[in-house]
Order: sequence, then structure tokens, then C-alpha cells
Amino acid sequence: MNTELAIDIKHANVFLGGREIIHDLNWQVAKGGRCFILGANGAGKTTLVKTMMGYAWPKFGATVDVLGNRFGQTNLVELRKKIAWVSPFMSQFTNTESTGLEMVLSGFDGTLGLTRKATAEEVDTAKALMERFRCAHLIDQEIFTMSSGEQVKIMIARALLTKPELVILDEPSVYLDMAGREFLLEEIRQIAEKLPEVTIIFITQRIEDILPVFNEGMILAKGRIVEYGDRETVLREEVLSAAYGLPIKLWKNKSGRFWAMLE
Ligand SMILES: Nc1ncnc2c1ncn2[C@@H]1O[C@H](COP(=O)(O)OP(=O)(O)OP(=O)(O)O)[C@@H](O)[C@H]1O
Repeated sequence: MNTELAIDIKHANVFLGGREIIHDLNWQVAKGGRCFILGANGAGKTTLVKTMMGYAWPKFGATVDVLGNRFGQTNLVELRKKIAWVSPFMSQFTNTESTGLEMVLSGFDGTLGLTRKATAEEVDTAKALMERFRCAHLIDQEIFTMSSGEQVKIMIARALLTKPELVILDEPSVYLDMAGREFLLEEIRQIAEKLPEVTIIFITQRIEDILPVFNEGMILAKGRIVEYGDRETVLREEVLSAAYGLPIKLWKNKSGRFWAMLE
């Protein structure tokens, strides 16, 4: 096992509902790496995250090592406390009567929703983070009454409450309007800058969301990695056109982000 790697998956074939969803996937990310996963609907992005979290298991013959822990020989509950998985779809799996503050506080225990009384110090820390993510006004509001964009901000604050070693941002901007998205991406850029030791995986369907800080990545299609490498290698017109089956032209803005256009 290579302990310099945050993620090391070898020969993973993952079945769900009797169907093979991920096919012979091999993927390594160094500790402190910033890697994007670009894929269309149904490409297998969420299944790959579930595999990394130990919620979906590859069939015999594969190895999955995350943060130096070999799945099958490690305590997954403890490991998951070191991983922050931020998904806008997550709140639908939880007790949505939690308030914003309770949901953020539950990050201390790695649960979705608070199961105990928090200490005054924990409350102060949570409120400070909510301030930073401009969601302090949601402290007493129940999750189910919040807009999707508001829920994402709560989930990001929750994720960063403890110091995770691996952050998985799973389509975090999918429900956000343009200003909300730009705010979130700027926060992600700053997190990436301030926490060099933290490995960050950014999952998206949208090319323009991939910040230059994500300097390596993959295109996932039908459960296979169809392109992998550094950013400029993967985000090329020929590669994207082939992956999406569309004649894609790219425009690069001053900060180095790409926008896709159809010819
Ligand atoms: N529990 C399951 N049983 C059967 N098939 C499943 C199950 N979960 C996912 N799939 C199938 O696996 C494929 C990949 O799904 P997955 O959710 O990983 O894709 P995704 O890339 O995250 O898509 P999206 O961007 O739409 O969320 C889809 O075809 C989906 O129907």
C-alpha cells in the first residue's frame, strides 16, 4: 500500500441492482491532490463516491485504499470521520426537521443531524463557519424549508467543521444560481489554497465549474475512465467532443476556466 496516496483503487468492478455500473476502474490521487471528475448523467460519479466511502463494494479482486486504509481491513466509521462528502442531494437522506445550526453541528460526529447536545464551544465554532459561508441567517431555519442553494451552504459548513483529510465535493453547484455558484467556487478556491494538505475531489457535469486549481482529472462515461491526466490534457475540444458526442468548442476566461460552446 502506498501511503502517499489519498485514493488508490485497483481493478474495481462495482455492481448495483445486479448490473455492473463501474468497469475495471483504476485510479490514484496523491495526498493533497486536487482532482476533478467530469461526467454526464448516469456516468457513475455517485457510484464511484459510494465506493470511496465504503457504501458500495467492488467485486472480489479489487483493492480500495483511502487515506492509507485498506477496505475490508479497516474501521469505516472512523475513516468516514476524516472524509467530508458534500452533496446537495444529501439532505434528502436525513431528518430534515434539523435546523441549519443543528445540521452544521452534526459534522462533529460525522452524522447527518444532531444526536446529542452540543457544547458552547462547538456552537461558537459552528456559528463562525456559518458566518463565513453567509448562512448565519439560517441558524434556526429547518432544513426542509431552505432552498437547495441554502442547503448546500449548510452542508459545506458542516463538512469543514472538523478538519477532514479528504473533501469530496459532489456537484455542489448544481442547484445554485450564477451568483451563488461563483461565490461557492471562490470559497472552494480559497479552501484549496489554505489547506494544501487536504485532498479535494470535485465532481461535476459542467466544464465551466472546474477551477484551474483542479490540475488533474478524469472524464467518466458509462462507468469507465475515458480520459485521465492533467487538466489541459483532459479539457480539450477533441476529447470533450468525443466524450459527449457533441461538437464542443472551448473558450478560456482570464482566470483559466473553460466554457463549452456548441459549434
Ligand atoms: N442501486 C442501484 N441499482 C441499480 N442501478 C443503479 C443503482 N444506483 C445507480 N444505478 C445506475 O448506475 C448508473 C450510474 O449511476 P450514478 O448515480 O453513479 O451516476 P452519476 O454519474 O452520479 O449520475 P448523475 O449525474 O445523474 O447523478 C445509472 O445508470 C444508474 O441508473
